[in-house]
Amino acid sequence: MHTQAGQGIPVPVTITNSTNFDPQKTRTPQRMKKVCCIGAGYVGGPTSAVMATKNPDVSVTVVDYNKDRIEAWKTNELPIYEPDLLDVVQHARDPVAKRIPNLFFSTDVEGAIAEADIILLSVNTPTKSMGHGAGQASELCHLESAVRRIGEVATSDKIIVEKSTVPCKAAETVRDILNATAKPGLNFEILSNPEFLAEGTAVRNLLHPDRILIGSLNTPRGLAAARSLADLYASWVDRSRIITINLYSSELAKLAANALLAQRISSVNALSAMCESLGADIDEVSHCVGLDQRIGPKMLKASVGFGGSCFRKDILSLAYIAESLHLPQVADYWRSIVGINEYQKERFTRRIVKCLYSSLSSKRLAVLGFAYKKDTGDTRETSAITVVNNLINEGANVRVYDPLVEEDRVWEEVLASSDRRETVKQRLSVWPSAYEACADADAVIILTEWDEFSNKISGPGDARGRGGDRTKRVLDWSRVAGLMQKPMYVFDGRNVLDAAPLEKMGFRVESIGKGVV
Ligand SMILES: NC(=O)c1ccc[n+]([C@@H]2O[C@H](COP(=O)([O-])OP(=O)(O)OC[C@H]3O[C@@H](n4cnc5c(N)ncnc54)[C@H](O)[C@@H]3O)[C@@H](O)[C@H]2O)c1
Ligand SMILES: O=c1ccn([C@@H]2O[C@H](COP(=O)(O)OP(=O)(O)O[C@H]3O[C@H](CO)[C@@H](O)[C@H](O)[C@H]3O)[C@@H](O)[C@H]2O)c(=O)[nH]1
Repeated sequence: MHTQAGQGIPVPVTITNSTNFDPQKTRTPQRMKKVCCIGAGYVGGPTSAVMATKNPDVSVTVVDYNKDRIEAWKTNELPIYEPDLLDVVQHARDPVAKRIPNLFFSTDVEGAIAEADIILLSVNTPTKSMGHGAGQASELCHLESAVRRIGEVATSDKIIVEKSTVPCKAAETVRDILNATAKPGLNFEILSNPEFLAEGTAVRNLLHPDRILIGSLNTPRGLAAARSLADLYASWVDRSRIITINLYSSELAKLAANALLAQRISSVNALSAMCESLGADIDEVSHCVGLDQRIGPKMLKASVGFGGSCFRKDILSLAYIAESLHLPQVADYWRSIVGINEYQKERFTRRIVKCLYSSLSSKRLAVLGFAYKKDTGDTRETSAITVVNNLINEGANVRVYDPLVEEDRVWEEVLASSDRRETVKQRLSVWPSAYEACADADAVIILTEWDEFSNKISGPGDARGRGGDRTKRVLDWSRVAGLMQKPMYVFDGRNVLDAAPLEKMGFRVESIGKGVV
């Protein structure tokens, strides 16, 4: 088996003779250059849209075997919510004036592969759920299937780009599959070009990236392929931000970046537990620490725990790689970041139980926010799944509201991670507004930092929460006060509230990392 670092013997690099590949050539003048992106998800869709918008002379086709997803990308009801994404998609997909369309969505995976000069692999790489490495290693079956398809279909040279987050040395797996499946005489150059966008800010991150990493083999063909991809990015990214490096450094740098970002959050969350016992304020501590230019202010916000499809899986993947390299102490170090994250969710639940007189039996709890962060409808690995299940297991009736997450999604997530499905069905409900969720509630629990819930932000939307952009509403906390049972507890899992004005209204506000002495 030839998958993860340290697990197999590296396969020798085979570069077959090419008849029509010219390493000096960075553009194809005769015809429009063609890019195919396999995977129309959170990475593939936005990345392709920005690439197409910024390269009107390049044709970009996004393919996926998920027909519903592809059909949605062709409409104005995109399958994912990202601020400003529709504008970018429309710019290249349905252009006006002299521009011709150069962004396409299709289920014809084979056709797009056959035509493409450059293929972006943007398929999902979740944590393995079964077999060797289950619960830790990355599942590469989607990547493998996409690469096999390339090998079977290709009749011309291709540059294959790993945009998916992959374990180190995955490029060797890709090369091995291509060597085994492709027609002789074709040349495939494999590049690592990890994506660093964060959901909710994807368009901004793609338009103004901190850096673009392009990892390649240090061979003439490898470097030429890297130049070819760099030219696409150079249409909108300053060349000084496009870093060409060793293939495996690039793969590892992606996992390392996520591990370091998550490590900051776990460090702050660990400190938040200390603050609660010491009477210190974690927001003040984070602010002071972040003023040190060597540390900086970002990713230091205490919370009920990080979620999202990436941090947990990428840290576990990194730890698994360390383990397979016989570095158990290193693996334990990385895993402890995930350990603190789990602890934070449990700790938050325990605090709720303690404040509500040590029993949640038949209490009504309004949960505001289910997405793993604001400005996305994504619920993958959201802390809300654990907290909601914990509250239900304590006997509470949980009433969820989120401005973007669909009701079905909440049900699927909570049921999928519960071993008491019948109890969930009796005790969970999902509501179309915060006010309905808060009716007769014994406590309000904020699990996502939506601006709507904050009393620090006066948003541009309708203050009563009617109509308009659902992400622009502002909650009227005095109205919430009129709806709730007494005493009125608010558990702020995101520290989005200014407690003083709410306490004047009679709320008891419990924030993460703030003085419980
Ligand atoms: N979501 C993020 O914010 C983010 C950011 C940076 C990197 N990443 C990484 O990018 C990769 C993709 O993440 P995502 O969130 O876009 O995933 P996603 O699940 O939203 O999208 C992946 C898509 O790939 C499709 N797919 C899988 N196998 C396929 C195949 N063989 N042929 C055609 N289509 C196929 C799936 O149907 C799905 O629509 C992952 O490796 C992830 O770790 C994600
Ligand atoms: O100070 C902070 C910052 C974030 N979070 C939480 O951490 C999680 C992840 O947030 P964020 O990193 O903003 O979003 P992601 O979309 O998961 O993006 C991360 O994961 C992506 C996938 O690999 C990478 O591309 C990005 O660079 C990386 O930031 C969310 O639950 C946040 O609420 C905190 O609790 N405190």
